[in-house]
Amino acid sequence: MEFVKYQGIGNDYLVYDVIKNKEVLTREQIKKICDRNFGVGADGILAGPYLDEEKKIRVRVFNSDGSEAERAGNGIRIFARYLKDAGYTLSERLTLETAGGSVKVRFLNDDGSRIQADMGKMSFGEEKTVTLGEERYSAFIASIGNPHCVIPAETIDREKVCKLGKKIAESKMFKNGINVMLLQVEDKNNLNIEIFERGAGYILASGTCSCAAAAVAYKKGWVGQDVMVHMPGGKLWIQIDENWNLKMTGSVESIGSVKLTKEFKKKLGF
Ligand SMILES: N[C@H](CCC[C@H](N)C(=O)O)C(=O)O
Repeated sequence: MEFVKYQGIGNDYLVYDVIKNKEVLTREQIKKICDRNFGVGADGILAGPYLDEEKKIRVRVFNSDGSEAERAGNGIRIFARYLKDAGYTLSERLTLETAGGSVKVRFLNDDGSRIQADMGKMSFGEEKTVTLGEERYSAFIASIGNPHCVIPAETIDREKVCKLGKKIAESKMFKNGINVMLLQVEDKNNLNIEIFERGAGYILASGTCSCAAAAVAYKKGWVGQDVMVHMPGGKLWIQIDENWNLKMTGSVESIGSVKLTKEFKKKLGF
């Protein structure tokens, strides 16, 4: 059983090639594999390629707690890079199917280290209010296949986003859970975010969270349609068109292959 590890601006995933590996992974096994101390360690697992009757390529996105997400932005870019590296595709462009819809991907350079994903249309929910101690925050809900809670704040940091993220997760305000981020506007073209992801907790970067933050800031008139989103792991370039379709561009880097030992496979129950 083998995985290939990549990271997109510090958001790391294990690719599980379902054609080369026969075992089907359970939620519990995914959680154990993603554990950073007792397992391989990753923000999640990308399983595919699943080829459907129309030869479309599907990928399934799993968070490190084993839950399945409708889609991922860095995750999709990483999986496309894997398909290129593994020789499944020679083309500059491809379309990937996810539970949250299709994503068009384009390699911007020969080695596939810079990838653009056309993430589709952002939709918006109603504004909510969240509190943390004495502080009250407005929270803006946005979805691009998966749900996001964008909380603008003067100052943003890991501690605050983790406290808010945990409180929102425990409050059951959102029955399917939600990705939470703090948003700090730098200027008309630059945003900073800190992220507490559904199913993964605090992470260094997130593609879909970058899209949600940029779209909310644009809708509020705080930034233009061309935004650089800065995160602890790096930056993603987000472009928003007049129909709220978003493109995301950024780097993807390979790390290496990981072959599980018999001992760890036994621990997983294989
Ligand atoms: N945790 C997210 C999925 C991963 C999103 C992020 N890592 C990305 O690559 O965009 C969710 O449950 O909706």
